[in-house]
Amino acid sequence: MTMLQIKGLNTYYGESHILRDVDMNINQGEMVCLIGRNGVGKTTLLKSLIGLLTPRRGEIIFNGDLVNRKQPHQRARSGIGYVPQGREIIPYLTVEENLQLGLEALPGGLAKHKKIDELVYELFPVLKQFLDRKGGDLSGGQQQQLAIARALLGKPKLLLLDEPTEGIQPNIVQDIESAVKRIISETGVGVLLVEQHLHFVRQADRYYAMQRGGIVANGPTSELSKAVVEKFLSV
Ligand SMILES: Nc1ncnc2c1ncn2[C@@H]1O[C@H](COP(=O)(O)OP(=O)(O)OP(=O)(O)O)[C@@H](O)[C@H]1O
Repeated sequence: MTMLQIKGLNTYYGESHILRDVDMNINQGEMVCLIGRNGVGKTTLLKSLIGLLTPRRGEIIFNGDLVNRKQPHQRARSGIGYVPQGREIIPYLTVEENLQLGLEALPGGLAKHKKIDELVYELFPVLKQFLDRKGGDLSGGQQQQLAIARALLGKPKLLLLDEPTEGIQPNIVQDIESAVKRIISETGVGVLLVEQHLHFVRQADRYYAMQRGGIVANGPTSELSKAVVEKFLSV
């Protein structure tokens, strides 16, 4: 079943035309990867999906509803979860308080929901160990795990991950990759992943390649050729 349908999407920063006629589909439980060099518009697409940017033309249909005009908090509560590039952990809040922020995305928000789902501690045991530590005192890899856990607590149906392995030690990259796969198999969430690590890209079912704000290639990752990889991945 198609969960997300993007049709003819065009997004601008002022008069700079960034996204050009983007079409994309993501099915329930599917992992889709968006690849492309720096500055082609990948983050702009994710921000358009969550409502931080308003597309000038085109449609974003999520679970049958046109969401173009919905506010970011409405999209979060309808099931679009987001892990931003750079993680955006609140440094002066504890790990537990950062996790609680994720509960805000649930209908009724923090007022109605207090319980942290044990799944996040199973996925990322280090978070349970460091519950009272300040977010800013965690390593980059631990902050990334916290950011994914926080998004997961909003019980998303679609999880958008913007370069989750950027600037992270190789041993933690593997942990994050395994956690994302486990999240998909245990919760049935669909994932749109922006990623540069080829090994992680290959874990996705399908890929879309972006160049100058447009989708220029797509297909199953099993058919990702060396030429495509060299053209669209910078590492
Ligand atoms: N706030 C902004 N105002 C104006 N232009 C912007 C703004 N943010 C990004 N851009 C421009 O939009 C284009 C697309 O940027 P975007 O961040 O979406 O690229 P990206 O593919 O995610 O790259 P990266 O991997 O470097 O994050 C770039 O040319 C960038 O300079």
